Amino acid sequence: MHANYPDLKGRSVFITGGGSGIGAALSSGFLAQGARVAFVQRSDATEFCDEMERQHGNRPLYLQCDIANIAELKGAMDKAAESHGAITVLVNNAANDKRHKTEEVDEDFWDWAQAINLKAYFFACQHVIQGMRAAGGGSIVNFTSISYMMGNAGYAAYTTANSGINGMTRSLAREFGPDNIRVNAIAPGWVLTQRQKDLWVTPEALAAHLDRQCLKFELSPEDMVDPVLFLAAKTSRGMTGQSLVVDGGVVVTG
Ligand SMILES: NC(=O)C1=CN([C@@H]2O[C@H](COP(=O)(O)OP(=O)(O)OC[C@H]3O[C@@H](n4cnc5c(N)ncnc54)[C@H](O)[C@@H]3O)[C@@H](O)[C@H]2O)C=CC1
Ligand SMILES: O=C(O)C(=O)C[C@H](O)C(=O)CO
Repeated sequence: MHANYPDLKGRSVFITGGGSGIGAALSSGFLAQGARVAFVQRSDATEFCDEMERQHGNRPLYLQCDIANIAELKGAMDKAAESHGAITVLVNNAANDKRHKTEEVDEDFWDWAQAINLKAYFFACQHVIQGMRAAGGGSIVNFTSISYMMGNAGYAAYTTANSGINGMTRSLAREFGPDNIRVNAIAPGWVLTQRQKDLWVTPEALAAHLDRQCLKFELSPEDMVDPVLFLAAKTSRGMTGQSLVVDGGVVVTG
């Protein structure tokens, strides 16, 4: 059960990667507010949309798209705006935290990682500005991660992008503040999505992580929903250029 934000009702919301993991919880959270939600991902999301319609009586618009292809991404955003009106909430959520050894990274892998984890974020922000300005303002929420603050090894291409997202967020907040466009980031801790469980969670790694968390419960995608709704809604109208950390209070040492 989430807080109610009346100004989100009817808003045109665009979410990257909105059909699984944290993104699916966000789509559901915005639909429950009565927002008009469009989302992109690569794989088919018909079943998810059916389920959302059953749950909320509000069907999201699914647009198949690889965000690494900027022309495709812009095309999907245009379709969302045609169906729902100018996008006034953009959530840059899709990412890929594929693990890798630094010595094995070649230029193709580096470019792939930055294309998904950073380049798509910038161009989605760029593409939404004109419509938000014409609508009198908007809110952009960029997902980053505490990964780079923890100084974790094993995914330097990803942590580089996460760090870059914060710099980008602050610069865009400054540039578009006069247009009443707010740009904030959200930095989750370890959120136990099915993908994390399948790929990276081991009992030892989880125990070590929980040891570093002040709060001793495992974060779930649902824990990200209210912070994002808050950043999207007028409740946070005085807040821009910030990175909201939602990590259960991880103590960063070293
Ligand atoms: N799960 C976690 O522990 C943490 C997640 N985050 C951040 O939260 C956000 C969401 O993460 P999760 O839900 O865990 O990820 P996920 O991998 O479970 O879901 C990502 C979504 O993005 C979509 N996606 C990935 N690559 C795409 C592409 N090239 N084109 C279109 N769609 C694509 C996927 O289909 C999926 O719907 C990401 O920005 C991630 O960096 C940050 C810290 C921790
Ligand atoms: O994908 C991420 O970002 C994370 O999973 C960040 C986590 O806090 C993590 O990597 C814990 O080891």
